[in-house]
Amino acid sequence: MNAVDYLRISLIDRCNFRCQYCMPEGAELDYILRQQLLTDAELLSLIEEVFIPVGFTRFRLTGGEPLLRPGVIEIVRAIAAFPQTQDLAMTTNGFLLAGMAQALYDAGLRRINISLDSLEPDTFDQIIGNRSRSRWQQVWQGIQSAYQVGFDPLKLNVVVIPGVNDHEVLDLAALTIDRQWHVRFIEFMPIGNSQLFGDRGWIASEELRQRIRDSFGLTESQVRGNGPADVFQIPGAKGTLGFISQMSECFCDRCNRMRLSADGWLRPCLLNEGHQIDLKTPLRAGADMAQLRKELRQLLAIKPEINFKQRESGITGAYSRTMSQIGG
Ligand SMILES: Nc1nc2c(ncn2[C@@H]2O[C@H](COP(=O)(O)OP(=O)(O)OP(=O)(O)O)[C@@H](O)[C@H]2O)c(=O)[nH]1
Ligand SMILES: C[S@@+](CC[C@H](N)C(=O)[O-])C[C@H]1O[C@@H](n2cnc3c(N)ncnc32)[C@H](O)[C@@H]1O
Ligand code: SF4
Ligand code: SF4
Repeated sequence: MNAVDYLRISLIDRCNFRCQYCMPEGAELDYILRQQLLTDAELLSLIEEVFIPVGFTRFRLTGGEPLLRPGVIEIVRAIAAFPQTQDLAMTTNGFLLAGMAQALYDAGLRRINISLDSLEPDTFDQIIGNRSRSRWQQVWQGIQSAYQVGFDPLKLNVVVIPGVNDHEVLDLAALTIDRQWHVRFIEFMPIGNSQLFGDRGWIASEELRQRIRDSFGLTESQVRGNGPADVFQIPGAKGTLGFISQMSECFCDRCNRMRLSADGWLRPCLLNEGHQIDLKTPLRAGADMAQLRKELRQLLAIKPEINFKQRESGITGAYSRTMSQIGG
């Protein structure tokens, strides 16, 4: 059985983008009320007194957009300072990154994954639901800043949507030839916008790999990470290519993670809504941390049975929380 030692922490459910596949315009989202958000102190004591003692050592900050969380730099500093922290990373849309990259690095963040679905400003704006001045340039600047500051590995996440950005796969892959970046293609999942998913569907990673193989060649490779990506490389390239294939392949047997939402719900599996536990309510009621550790250990013991198994019957899309609320 895989060690489960990786916690994805959603810092906030709000976002400054409205990506079509995640928070489509017009979707009614119930944002978490401020008083329902875990405070910094609550989050840090859950990490220090519940998750770390039970064996968690790898943490990823996500959202919504984690850079919108007030005090995010201090949260990074505090988690990085726990002696047991072996890896601390963030997933961000990069829009606010240029002005924050240095401070995040100085606070102890070392790894960053940035979403970039297109190299074409118009397509990018269409995907992120932006109708005003293009936001592409500012995100690109954020990526450059992160690279200059020294984030390593620096990964770019691309959700591939047929007919929207799949024509850019070769151009995005080519970014890795002379840059030490790691571009990952993610199969579109029907969480968040099942209508777009129904209209467009998804493209299997192997098909993308074949396109890339035909143009550039492709060999197996490696890059540091804790996630489900299969890693390849264009021969001679400085960076790598990752493929996250939740629709076409099953990586649940190597699942090593749980998720904590911004309002304190612990979710043992992204694609199975069952068995979530509310940590905030007992924490606020003054529960003994030993009791919360016991509940977490019990959840870990049954996680293999909770891990997603309905792949053969398809991922339904009938989820009550969107990716922005879960953290991806
Ligand atoms: N089905 C499934 N998809 C996941 C899981 N974790 C991550 N993903 C997918 O992978 C995407 C990218 O994840 P990231 O936030 O960049 O993190 P990661 O790939 O785990 O990170 P690394 O540690 O850098 O490998 C997510 O948005 C999801 O689409 C998971 O546990 N299950
Ligand atoms: C929910 S976002 C949160 C972090 C940050 N706002 C960002 O976009 O990087 C985390 C990841 O989930 C991915 N994601 C969101 N909705 C998805 C979907 N329906 N299918 C596959 N990946 C999705 C995004 O592309 C992003 O890489
Ligand atoms: S994918 Fe990230 S940037 Fe896009 S809407 Fe969702 S949370 Fe925001
Ligand atoms: S779908 Fe669930 S079991 Fe599978 S890798 Fe993701 S979180 Fe783990």
